[in-house]
Amino acid sequence: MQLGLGKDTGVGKSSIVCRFVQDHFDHNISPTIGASFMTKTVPCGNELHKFLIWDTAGQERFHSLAPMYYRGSAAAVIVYDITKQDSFHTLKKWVKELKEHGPENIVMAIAGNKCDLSDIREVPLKDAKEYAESIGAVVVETSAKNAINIEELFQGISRQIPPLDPHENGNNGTIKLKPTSQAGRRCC
Ligand SMILES: Nc1nc2c(ncn2[C@@H]2O[C@H](COP(=O)(O)OP(=O)(O)OP(=O)(O)O)[C@@H](O)[C@H]2O)c(=O)[nH]1
Repeated sequence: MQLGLGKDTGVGKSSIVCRFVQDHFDHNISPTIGASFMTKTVPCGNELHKFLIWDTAGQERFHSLAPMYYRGSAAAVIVYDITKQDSFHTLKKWVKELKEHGPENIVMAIAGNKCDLSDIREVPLKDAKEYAESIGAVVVETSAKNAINIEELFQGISRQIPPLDPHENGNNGTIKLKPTSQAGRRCC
């Protein structure tokens, strides 16, 4: 399934992808320019799910590029930093944009990242849960640094996306691979 990761600078989007795909954390990671793309295939029950992930740049100057990535996506992970209230406000703006301009049935997942820094938290988990519930989104607090809830975030998304009709010739780039190597098309 194709995913878009958005959307405030420095909240840890690239670090979440890096932890998920490579199980690695880089303290000196550079800000994303434009967007970067990574894939990961994970077992899910008796199937393999392939994630096609666009990690979009959070800097305001790249804002106008975002629709190119979320338009074809089955799901969007919108990330905020639990230590920065402003990032939670920005997240709400992105949810609004996705609702107005994103694919009709896009699955939205909210990640409150940097939960290893909960002693300087500005955003209570309760607020994030209430907001997520109000928009029908999955929410989880993550730490890319300490590898907390990263797998759970992507598994949660995977569970929300309905299987594609194997006869459907979708164009969203997502493939659900069977272990038998029969490929069925799926989402995105
Ligand atoms: N403590 C802590 N720091 C983190 C965590 N995730 C990312 N960081 C740090 O936060 C900074 C920004 O991380 P990035 O992954 O580049 O953030 P981004 O949202 O992709 O930023 P842009 O590319 O500018 O949009 C880096 O210094 C990371 O090392 C985390 O879970 N905990």
